[in-house]
Amino acid sequence: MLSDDDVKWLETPQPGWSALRLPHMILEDSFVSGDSSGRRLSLRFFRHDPDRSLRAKVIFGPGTQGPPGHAHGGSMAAVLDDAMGGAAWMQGHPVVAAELTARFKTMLPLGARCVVEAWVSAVDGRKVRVAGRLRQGDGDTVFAEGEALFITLDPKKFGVLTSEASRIFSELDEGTS
Ligand SMILES: CCCCCCCCCCCCCCCC(=O)SCCNC(=O)CCNC(=O)[C@H](O)C(C)(C)COP(=O)(O)OP(=O)(O)OC[C@H]1O[C@@H](n2cnc3c(N)ncnc32)[C@H](O)[C@@H]1OP(=O)(O)O
Repeated sequence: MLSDDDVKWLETPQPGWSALRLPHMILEDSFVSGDSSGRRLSLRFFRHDPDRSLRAKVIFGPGTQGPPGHAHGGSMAAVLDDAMGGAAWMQGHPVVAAELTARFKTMLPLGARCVVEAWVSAVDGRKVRVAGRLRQGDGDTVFAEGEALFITLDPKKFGVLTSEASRIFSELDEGTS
């Protein structure tokens, strides 16, 4: 469903980005990243090295349709949720979402190449506030913005994921990924 050019675009980091090679156990059944058919959501995650925030490249396939020819708002909110959660995990906060706000600014044409930016905006004890933006990949049009409150879980209950996350990010720091 995706063209070779689309796949190449998805997998190519922009300057200052490092590719996050996420383990199969996270990706295979993920609601957001688990479809490899190209019909629904196609994503690749990156770290924005200068500030260690998260970037993702994403293409909304025909199976994400809401208004004819355009992405469903729930699919955009799900992408923002995942990216904002990922931004918190990337900074060492093992979290789940407690509250999420999405503002839909411009209708998103199916098949468009998009970039998601997500960053931790504040940490207060277990409360981690994260913001995000879903925009055109090669322009300034913003399709949606998000803000969310995530709550840190007991790392003991998520030991495997937490140690896997540390491994992934230390490999990025060593430049081996
Ligand atoms: C390997 C690494 C890869 C990295 C790169 C990967 C990229 C890909 C990763 C994808 C990453 C996941 C992204 C998906 C994120 C989801 O969508 S998670 C799924 C949706 N969320 C859920 O199912 C959560 C359901 N809710 C719960 O489980 C529980 O309510 C919670 C959130 C854990 C909180 O329960 P709790 O631990 O008992 O905490 P509790 O004592 O009630 O509250 C703690 C504090 O938070 C506050 N709070 C709790 N809930 C709320 C609320 N809704 N509103 C306001 N305040 C609240 C409380 O008031 C309290 O505040 P203080 O009194 O301390 O001031």
